[in-house]
Amino acid sequence: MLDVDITGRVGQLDLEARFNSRGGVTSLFGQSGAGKTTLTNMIAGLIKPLSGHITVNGTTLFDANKSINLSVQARRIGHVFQDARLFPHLSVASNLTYARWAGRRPGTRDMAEVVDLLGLAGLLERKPGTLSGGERQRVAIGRALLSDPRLLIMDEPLANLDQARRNDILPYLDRLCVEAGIPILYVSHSIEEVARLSNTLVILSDGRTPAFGPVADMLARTDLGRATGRHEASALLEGTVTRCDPDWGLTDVDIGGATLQIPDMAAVPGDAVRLRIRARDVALAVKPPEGLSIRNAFAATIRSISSESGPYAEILCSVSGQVLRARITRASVADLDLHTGKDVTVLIKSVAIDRRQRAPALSDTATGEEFAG
Ligand SMILES: Nc1ncnc2c1ncn2[C@@H]1O[C@H](COP(=O)(O)OP(=O)(O)OP(=O)(O)O)[C@@H](O)[C@H]1O
Repeated sequence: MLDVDITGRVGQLDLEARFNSRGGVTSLFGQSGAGKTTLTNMIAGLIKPLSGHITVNGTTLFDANKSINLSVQARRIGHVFQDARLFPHLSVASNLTYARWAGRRPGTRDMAEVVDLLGLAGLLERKPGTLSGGERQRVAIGRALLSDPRLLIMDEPLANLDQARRNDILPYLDRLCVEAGIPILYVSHSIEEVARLSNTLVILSDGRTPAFGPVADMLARTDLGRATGRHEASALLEGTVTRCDPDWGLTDVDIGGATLQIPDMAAVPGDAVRLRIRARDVALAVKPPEGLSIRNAFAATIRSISSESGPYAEILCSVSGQVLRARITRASVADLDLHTGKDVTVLIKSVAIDRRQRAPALSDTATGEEFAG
């Protein structure tokens, strides 16, 4: 449980942040300069807020009214930065155990468990200079976990990595987010990472938190387009793998009544998966089409149509109890006489599905309460 309600000022930035989540992974998402690092520095105890409180799992780290302001050490927050900040002269093994030498409390977490979780077994004797950027970040995350943190803050841990290295490390983050057993505050300006990893999404914009809530609900909100980025507008579908067909290289995912077919998905039957589907990759038809190459076509009902003045309209559809988002031209909305409540067929190009997604263990972690910004 993470409960933050603070104000503060750094340079020209007035910060006013209010959000809470029930644990799991809470992502702090915002453009460059929005105040993400300033906010995490306040939570970590590096900058003192002017007012308010910060509570993690029932422990008050800061409360202006009660004059509580725990030191950085007493807060027990593991911090992973963009650059791994490892000790270059120490081996990976020594970097991992550094927190213990430095007189921090002995971790309750077993070293072997962390080595396994982050795939570090083959790296233990090497020095940081011989590791790839992704490997260094995995060691930094391991070191933070072994310091027995109450909260793990990850401040854009993939920002300095190229796409290939990001793809290497993301499966480890998937596992970490599901298995770490401690709350994680994940800072990012990549909606792809946020959609993949988080339970709760907090939007930070100009030092304010205009909205927060379960990640699927937040991505479905068309009023947050400016903050979350229209081009990347998407929706999340949660499902379970039911079948893998090696002959055609297709995986069936049941999303609660309907089945999506996804190519080359690294999953086995029974796996819980999270699929991010971009609004621009979804088309609508007013009757079931025939003779199409698109394999994923489902019955859906229109829930809402945004009224924008540009050429495009954002449409939310209910599919098997979940929400899908489509971005089509306003001209098509008029031509097809689309309106709220109308039954349609949604068409999703199979190849458009982001196939490495895995669902974190918690699916509903925020209280859902929001503040107008
Ligand atoms: N110590 C400081 N003195 C003056 N201004 C500061 C200070 N720290 C941050 N700022 C300003 O506050 C704003 C928010 O900075 P911050 O680093 O928190 O943003 P961010 O969202 O983390 O950005 P990025 O994604 O680029 O790292 C910026 O305009 C920055 O210049």
